[in-house]
Amino acid sequence: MGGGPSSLPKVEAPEVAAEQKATLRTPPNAVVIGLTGGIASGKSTVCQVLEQQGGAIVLNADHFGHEAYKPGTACQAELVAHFGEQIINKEDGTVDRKTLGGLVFADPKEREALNAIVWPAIRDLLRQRVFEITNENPADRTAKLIVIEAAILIEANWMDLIDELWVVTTNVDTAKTRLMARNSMSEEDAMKRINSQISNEERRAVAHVDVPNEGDESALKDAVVAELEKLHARYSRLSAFEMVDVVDKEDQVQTTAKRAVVRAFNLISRCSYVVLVQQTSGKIFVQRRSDLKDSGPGLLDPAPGGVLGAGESYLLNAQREMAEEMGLPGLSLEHVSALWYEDGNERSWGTIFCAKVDADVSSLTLQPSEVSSVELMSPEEILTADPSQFLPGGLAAFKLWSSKQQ
Ligand SMILES: CC(C)(COP(=O)(O)OP(=O)(O)OC[C@H]1O[C@@H](n2cnc3c(N)ncnc32)[C@H](O)[C@@H]1O)[C@@H](O)C(=O)NCCC(=O)NCCS
Ligand SMILES: Nc1ncnc2c1ncn2[C@@H]1O[C@H](COP(=O)(O)OP(=O)(O)OP(=O)(O)O)[C@@H](O)[C@H]1O
Repeated sequence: MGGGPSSLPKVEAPEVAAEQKATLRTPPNAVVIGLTGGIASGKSTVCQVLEQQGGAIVLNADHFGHEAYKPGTACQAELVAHFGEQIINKEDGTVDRKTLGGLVFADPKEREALNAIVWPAIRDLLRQRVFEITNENPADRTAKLIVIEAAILIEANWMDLIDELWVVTTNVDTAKTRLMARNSMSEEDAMKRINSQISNEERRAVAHVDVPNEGDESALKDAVVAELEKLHARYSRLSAFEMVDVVDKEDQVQTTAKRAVVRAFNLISRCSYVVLVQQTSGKIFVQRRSDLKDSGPGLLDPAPGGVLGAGESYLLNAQREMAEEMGLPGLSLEHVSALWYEDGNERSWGTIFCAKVDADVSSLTLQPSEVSSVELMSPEEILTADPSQFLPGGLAAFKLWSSKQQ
């Protein structure tokens, strides 16, 4: 990997209409990594590598926390109302964090009170900063890499601010020793802070990327550089920045995510399939996928469609794909069936539609980035041909449609 700022990711993010942008969970022209991990797990060390090797802009939630209760803020007034004047430094009116820390790490109720006041303010500041970074130069479409470093990201429920979550893990004894050394803290105080946070198991359960930090600092740096390379690869793929719906095994929407994340971590997406039948002959319009496609380039697809964008319905997606890829706008589509599809590379819920059209191959307008050609094949030809020529999901959808014809 090249190293040095801006070596990642050198990708042009897609242009997104203003009204659509407002509905997106994370910015369309940035990858936002949430970096979490217990106190003294090694987050700042990881951030240094992300900054120096990945050109990342790091937003440290601890610093935003300190900014949130600067003198004169509503947040500081709320803290004083709850904890009293004892938490204010007389000389400059700032919050005395040592005193406040002593109160809240000794008492979970007091910590909850502090969190309820400060976490929403930190969240607002983080959102505002991400907005500023991703909107400061509209002409610059190079994707930015932003890292939100926050020990309490999961507890504070900030998953919706990020595209993917990385967790740095180190065992409790090591964290305690490093914390005592770095902050000249007693063992008791170090354990109070560690015990005020969730466990590594709880963090790993929601994280996309695990960065173990049990070796020396150079092993940690190597591990981060390796993860940066993987990040670069997943966001260099076509349509990596498109925001799509993520569903569970019951086809209920869980969240939205960039396609890069869905593909890399095998999340469940939604897709449409359209079996397009030529009215006069009963033959099927079979797409030959463009060589530019990053899944199944050059393969035949007897039930083309697409992955549903965030908030899109199956029907609208199918109609949009037929308009864009085949030049067939406003098709009247008949619902055929739902389809669960799973292979080593993807998992998806799909809806199969069928349309009968009075068209010839020559009357179609193909989208070259998606489709290189279209040919007419009879259902029998498709079912008896070598299946390895076909896109597996499209073939599965076609077979299901075919099984429902008498
Ligand atoms: C408790 C306070 C006054 C202690 O200040 P201090 O300067 O000693 O610590 P600092 O702010 O640098 O935080 C150091 C670390 O302590 C841990 N920590 C801080 N606050 C909390 C919390 N509410 N719950 C659990 N861990 C916490 C985190 O690991 C953090 O990285 C301060 O951390 C604070 O105001 N916390 C509430 C806001 C918050 O959650 N900040 C952390 C964002 S990651
Ligand atoms: N693999 C390692 N080997 C030795 N020391 C390490 C290693 N990783 C981190 N450290 C040291 O341990 C301490 C804690 O690391 P770091 O400051 O990166 O943690 P952090 O997660 O950012 O902490 P905090 O939660 O307090 O912000 C630092 O002094 C750092 O230099």
